[in-house]
Amino acid sequence: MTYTLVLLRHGESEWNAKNLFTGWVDVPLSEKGIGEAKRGGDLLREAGVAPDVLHTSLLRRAIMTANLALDTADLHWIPVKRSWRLNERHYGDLQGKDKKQVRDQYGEEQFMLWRRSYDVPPPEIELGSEFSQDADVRYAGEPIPRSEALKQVLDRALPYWEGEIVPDLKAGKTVLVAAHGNSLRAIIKHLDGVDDETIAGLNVPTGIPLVYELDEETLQPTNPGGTYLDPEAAKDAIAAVANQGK
Ligand SMILES: O=C(O)[C@@H](CO)OP(=O)(O)O
Repeated sequence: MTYTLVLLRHGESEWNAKNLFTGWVDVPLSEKGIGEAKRGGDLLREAGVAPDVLHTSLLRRAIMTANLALDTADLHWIPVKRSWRLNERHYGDLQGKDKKQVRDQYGEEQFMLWRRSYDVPPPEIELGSEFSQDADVRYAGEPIPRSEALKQVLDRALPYWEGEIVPDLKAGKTVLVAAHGNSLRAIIKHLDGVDDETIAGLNVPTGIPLVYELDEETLQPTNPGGTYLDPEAAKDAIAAVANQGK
């Protein structure tokens, strides 16, 4: 027997469309992103994949994507749990900055180290600055970061994976995780055992459900890498994410 896990990156956000580093800044979906989220719901329904429970970050682009997708699939009523541990990677002082400008200013190598390396975090954000979340009540009492590399994202996502998501899977529930490019990369790294170098080249497209079947004993994927419900669209969208900032 296998357990079914669906990973869904939010639809395009207004800042994705503007090519800005976003991280924990709580921006809305763009019109295109709203369409992608609904299409994600169509794909779930057409594939006969019906989540029993939803896990999201605390950011509206993931929350709205899940709501729109589940509404489209007539599953708007399923229970939901949310956690900052599924938030996008905190992009530190890069939050709010234009990706192309950062690339032009610091060069391709530094840009890619900050953007995709496993363990080089961007410079820390100044507390109290425009795009800092230090005064945001939703994170009160939590050990919130001032910048994160993927490694720190994995470190804070894993306790949530083990403590909240795995128990739902082991109860036989089909689990939908609606989250972000980098928090999903962290989960994928863990699931597929991707090494620290290879993960740099892995990108997650917006709004296309990625379905994993996990062995009930080991929780290892029986379909390594998962299965995108629209593989053709995923291929193009992955290339678009990889090319951001160029
Ligand atoms: O800006 C961000 O928060 C992320 C995801 O949109 O961007 P990137 O793909 O560059 O990690």
